Amino acid sequence: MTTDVRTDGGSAGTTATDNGDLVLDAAGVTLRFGGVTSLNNVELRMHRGEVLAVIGPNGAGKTSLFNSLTGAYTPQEGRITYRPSQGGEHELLGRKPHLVSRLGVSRTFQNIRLFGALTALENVKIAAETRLKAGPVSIMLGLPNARKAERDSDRKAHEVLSFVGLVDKLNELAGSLSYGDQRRLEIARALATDPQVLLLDEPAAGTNPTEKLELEQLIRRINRDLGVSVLLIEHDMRLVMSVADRVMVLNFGKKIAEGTPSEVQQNPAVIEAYLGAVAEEDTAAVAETIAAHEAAETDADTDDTDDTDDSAGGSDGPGKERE
Ligand SMILES: Nc1ncnc2c1ncn2[C@@H]1O[C@H](COP(=O)(O)OP(=O)(O)OP(=O)(O)O)[C@@H](O)[C@H]1O
Repeated sequence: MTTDVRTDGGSAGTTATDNGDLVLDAAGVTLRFGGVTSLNNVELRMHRGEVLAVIGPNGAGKTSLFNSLTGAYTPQEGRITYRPSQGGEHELLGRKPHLVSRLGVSRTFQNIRLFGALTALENVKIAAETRLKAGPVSIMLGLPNARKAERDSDRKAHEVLSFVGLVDKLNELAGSLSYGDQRRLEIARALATDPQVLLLDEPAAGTNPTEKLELEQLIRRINRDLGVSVLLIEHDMRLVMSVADRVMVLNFGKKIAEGTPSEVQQNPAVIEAYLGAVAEEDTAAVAETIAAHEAAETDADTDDTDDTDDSAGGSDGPGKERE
């Protein structure tokens, strides 16, 4: 095991990256729903310009963490400090989602949340308008600043749709786009707010292998070309291991490990957490296989009863019981 992988949720051992420029710095984040503790004293230190992945089995607390960072949930304890590149500090804990977004922290959702009956362009323009200055009165009266705001949001929407590769589909209804395109449109919408931190919640879910590769390239370009720090929740380990600079691992609401992709892959606590999950999936898969096998045997038995040729049904030999 390499030395600088931390296997707890606290502030153990200083690592080379600990002193870097932190864009998000959360500590002691604890979120409870009745008797369920979905986040337990979680620490997150995200360096400006990095791609940080959050992984963990189902129910580990990944989406709860995203919801806490973006104002959808208010944890009972902890602090979440955001430091934009222009200086200053903002406490995000308890802040309303639209205000978090306005500060420069935007997100996509695990379940796509587009306006299906609006075009791709309209979906992105709505997001772009949230960062413009014109108020409802100047828009209603068609004042010059409102017309400028409209032109600006239009230009911004074209720009980001072109960046994500959807400019040729800007007049198509969001609901009629392929799943992969809808995922890209969600990313475009988040980019239209000019974020410094982009949170992607399972962006590869439901996409095909080609779309996954395109997504991988898009995440790299967002990070490298736009200089956006990316926080990524993803179950597709190939994607995570290929795009993430660092990975933090949650299990049962606690951070159990953090390090480079290759470091966490070898971490015994991570292997155990995932093997547990795999074992559960295996149980379901085995149950399905047994059910299918039994159904096939029932069919075969029915066929055997009708068969007059003794040799046809006798491969098990006389008197041998089927298992
Ligand atoms: N709004 C809520 N009300 C009650 N319990 C919640 C709520 N949101 C999350 N939880 C609970 O918190 C725990 C963590 O859930 P969360 O959705 O954050 O996990 P996850 O790691 O994102 O899972 P998945 O990979 O399946 O999306 C779960 O036990 C979940 O039932």
